[in-house]
Amino acid sequence: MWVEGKVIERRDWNDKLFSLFIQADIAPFLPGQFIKVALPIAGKRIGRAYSLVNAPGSATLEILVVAVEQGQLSPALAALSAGDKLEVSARASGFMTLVEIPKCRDLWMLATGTAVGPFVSMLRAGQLWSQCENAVLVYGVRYAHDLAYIDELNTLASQNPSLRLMISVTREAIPGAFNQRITELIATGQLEQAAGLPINTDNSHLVLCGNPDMVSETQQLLLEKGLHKHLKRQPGHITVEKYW
Ligand SMILES: Cc1cc2nc3c(=O)[nH]c(=O)nc-3n(C[C@H](O)[C@H](O)[C@H](O)COP(=O)(O)OP(=O)(O)OC[C@H]3O[C@@H](n4cnc5c(N)ncnc54)[C@H](O)[C@@H]3O)c2cc1C
Repeated sequence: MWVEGKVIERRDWNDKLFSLFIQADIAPFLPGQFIKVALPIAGKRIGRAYSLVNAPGSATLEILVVAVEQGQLSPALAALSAGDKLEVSARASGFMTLVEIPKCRDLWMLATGTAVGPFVSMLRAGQLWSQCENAVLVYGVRYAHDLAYIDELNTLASQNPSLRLMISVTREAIPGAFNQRITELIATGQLEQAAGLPINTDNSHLVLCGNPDMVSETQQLLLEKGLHKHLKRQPGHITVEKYW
């Protein structure tokens, strides 16, 4: 079921990456879930999934979107401004939530690009601190200008020593960030070393979100380390959500 939504604000992070703030009356959701957003394009309703970035209870919904070249919906979303209407699913969906993720000592949140959004929602909501002792957010992008929400994340990490923020910028070298892909950082042990936390079956749960290659390759590396995919009927250490 769809409800009407209205864009009330947008924030541009670069010429392709933006956040939309949307007023829409949807059912309560859990941090980590996504809504579907749709626009009529050439006489058809084109809808796609977007993770919610806001914490539950906030007055407006917030999504982080990258305009994909030749994409059907995202360039049309990029053309919206305050006052424009769109359709929003009446309910959010998805199992990448703290309700589904088992309690653990160290929660690793690995995101590429716009997939940082659901983790920002979890951090804003704060309830992950009843779930784990340490949280590591690993945020991989191509260029420094792709780092949406970076000031807010740096502030959160500076206020809370239990949150470690690891940035990976693959196509340019910037101070304080890794210059390699997340998969390489895991394979070489650099992430564990930088976080001061080992990745193992006793202490770790890893949530992988975003680019399907990152998700598949990282999952394979973790399986080789002896970790298992988390299933309802068989608890494990790896939760995944692929964006395409
Ligand atoms: C559970 C889930 C949550 C998602 N959350 C978000 C989100 O928060 N923000 C967001 O921008 N997208 C998100 N996506 C992707 C989104 O649903 C659309 O696929 C994306 O906006 C492209 O739609 P389109 O119609 O413009 O492109 P299409 O014509 O459908 O083309 C799809 C192609 O676009 C590329 N692509 C899709 N998503 C991305 C992306 N995020 N970054 C880079 N390339 C991409 C891939 O090459 C893919 O094959 C999510 C997808 C899923 C399944």
